[in-house]
Amino acid sequence: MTLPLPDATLTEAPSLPPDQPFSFRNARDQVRGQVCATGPVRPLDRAGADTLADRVAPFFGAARDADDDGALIGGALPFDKARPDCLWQVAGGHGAWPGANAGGPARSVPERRPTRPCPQPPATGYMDSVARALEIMRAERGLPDALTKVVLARSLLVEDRMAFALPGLMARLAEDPAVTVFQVALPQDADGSAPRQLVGATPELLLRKRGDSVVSHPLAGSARRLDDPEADARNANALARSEKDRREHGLVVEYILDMLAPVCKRLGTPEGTALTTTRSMWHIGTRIEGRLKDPETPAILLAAALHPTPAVCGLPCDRAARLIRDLEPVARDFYAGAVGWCDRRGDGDWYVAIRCAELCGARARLFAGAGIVLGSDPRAEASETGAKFGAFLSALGLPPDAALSDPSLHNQPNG
Ligand SMILES: C=C(O[C@@H]1C=C(C(=O)O)C=C[C@H]1O)C(=O)O
Repeated sequence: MTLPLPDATLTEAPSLPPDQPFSFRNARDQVRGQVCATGPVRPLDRAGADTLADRVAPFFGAARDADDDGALIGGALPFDKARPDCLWQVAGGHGAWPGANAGGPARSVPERRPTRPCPQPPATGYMDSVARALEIMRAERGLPDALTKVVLARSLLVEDRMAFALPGLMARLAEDPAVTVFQVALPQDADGSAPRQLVGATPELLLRKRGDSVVSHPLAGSARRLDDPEADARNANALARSEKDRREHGLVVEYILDMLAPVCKRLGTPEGTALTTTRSMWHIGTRIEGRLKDPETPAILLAAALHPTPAVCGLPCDRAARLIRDLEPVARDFYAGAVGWCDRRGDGDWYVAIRCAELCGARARLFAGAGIVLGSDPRAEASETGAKFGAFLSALGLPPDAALSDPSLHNQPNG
């Protein structure tokens, strides 16, 4: 059973707005690839996605009066859309990049190394959950409303002696040009503990909107990158040919196309499906492009409608979400939610909040998940999640394979 999250009213921040409510950096986007909130900052009332349109309406209403003044709304939507989001209204997006003042040429090597990460659940517990999900899928095969995919995650707790330094961490995450590095200030716990931040380096675009153009680039189906170029290429080829991974990917693309179809006058996948890569992972990806019927629809509402896609939840969505709640021992909170920003015209970028951690002082809780479909192997899925921790672990100064050294991942394949 998932540990319940504290009541939202108890965690509501009584404190001042943070200096740096959110920032995003994507090295490949030359136009709006760096958006760093700049003040004054106002928190939006926190509530679930069902009231989001009403809560953001005054922000967009002011657009007509202010004639596009550069103000932004940005932050994080939680994995569970019924739970309160964390959004900030700010004056603009041209603030300072938090990673810029990390200093020093050797950014890849942090000054100190934290302790070994503690897996929650351990790899064996994760494999048991995958096996349980597969049992359900096998029992329901062919039935209406059968569970066809569920994305199961596990977490690593990393503790240090002193609070993690955000600038160095973000600078190291940004060394991979294939990802979007982000930081969102989360509401502070009522007990006055250190401020919480969601920090990560996501490879996955949930939704980009510019005028009437929308783009989504779902990823699903993954393999670990390897140092040896031949072995790395073999891994990539095996992924590209894997029927299980292509099926797992197809479910996500179909879902997003179905969700966008009613709001688009044109929609398609002009580039088809292809392998994409970060420094640590191969993924199967499909770029989806559309033209909106109503170009005024704000990116934040489109992103909230799309989320959670089967890249992070499963199918059918509500059944998968329930199973995630039952099988994952640590509540996701903002992991596998959506992070992004939106301007007064409704343009904006929203990303899937993966390859990330919640930082609170000297504690970092990392999350990684993998899509489970019929044909998945519990040990392989545990290894895949282990590999997905790699980029964040090295940015913390830990070996990237620290979550792969669990002995249970190296036994004979289990059935
Ligand atoms: C859930 C995560 O990643 C998602 C799951 C993937 C998969 O199952 O292959 C691939 C990319 C992401 O959509 C994660 O990194 O935590």
